[in-house]
Amino acid sequence: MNYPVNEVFETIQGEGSFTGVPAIFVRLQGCPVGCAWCDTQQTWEVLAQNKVNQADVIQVDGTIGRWAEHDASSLIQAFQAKGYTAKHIVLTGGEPCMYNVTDLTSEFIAAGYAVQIETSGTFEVLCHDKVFVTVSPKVNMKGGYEVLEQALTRANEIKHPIATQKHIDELDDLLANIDTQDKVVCLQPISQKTRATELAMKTCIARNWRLSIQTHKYLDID
Ligand SMILES: C[S@@+](CC[C@H](N)C(=O)[O-])C[C@H]1O[C@@H](n2cnc3c(N)ncnc32)[C@H](O)[C@@H]1O
Ligand SMILES: Nc1nc2[nH]cc(C(=O)O)c2c(=O)[nH]1
Ligand code: SF4
Ligand SMILES: [Mg+2]
Repeated sequence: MNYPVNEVFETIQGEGSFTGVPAIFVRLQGCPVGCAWCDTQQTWEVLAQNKVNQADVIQVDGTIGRWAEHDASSLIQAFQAKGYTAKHIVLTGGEPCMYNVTDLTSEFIAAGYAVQIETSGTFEVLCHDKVFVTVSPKVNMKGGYEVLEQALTRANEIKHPIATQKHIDELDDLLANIDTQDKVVCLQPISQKTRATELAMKTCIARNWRLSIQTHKYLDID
């Protein structure tokens, strides 16, 4: 199956439980959710006029909304051609779960990679059972509560973006019906804001949750 890919690059995972792990990022094009503070607004629209060749999205800056069709084998070939050594693939976007990524994730796993998905919980998560799923819930956004509940139940990690106490209250409401015993719960300050970071730290200590900061932004790497 083909998927629209905005960019592929090798870096260090900057967020969540795998912070510090060398990773190959595959960023899919397309997201209908529309978070005001989104880091990757260039991925929202899949426009026919922005379609490019497969090579044009490999290890190039994807900060414009161009995309190319790739499947698992063309991606794995590209990783090998570029000499990537990371064994951890992060499938992000855009919103990767707009697409059924069972094919893609199964082939990556069959090729020996560990796979993580970054998703907003606004679409049902359809992927291989061994994928580590990070849900960064987008409350009151597209998808509705039933879909979000499926995504949160599947999640290995719940990484909530926060700026104010209201966002923490929303997370409390979401977690009321979810068994989080085997899940990592973390708070991620939005856009490195000082007040958000202080609130996240204070709340993580009080609740024994984890802090996720976007370390790649502090390091100024991709
Ligand atoms: C760009 S999103 C793509 C994957 C998916 N659409 C999602 O929202 O999870 C990847 C991660 O970045 C987070 N994120 C996006 N913009 C951010 C910002 N300005 N500050 C902090 N986190 C942000 C999202 O919440 C998510 O955890
Ligand atoms: N280094 C690095 N870590 C990340 N973790 C999640 C990212 C994302 O955009 O989904 C991201 C990203 O863009 N870069
Ligand atoms: S769901 Fe993810 S990609 Fe989509 S707008 Fe929100 S943060 Fe950006
Ligand atoms: Mg980035």
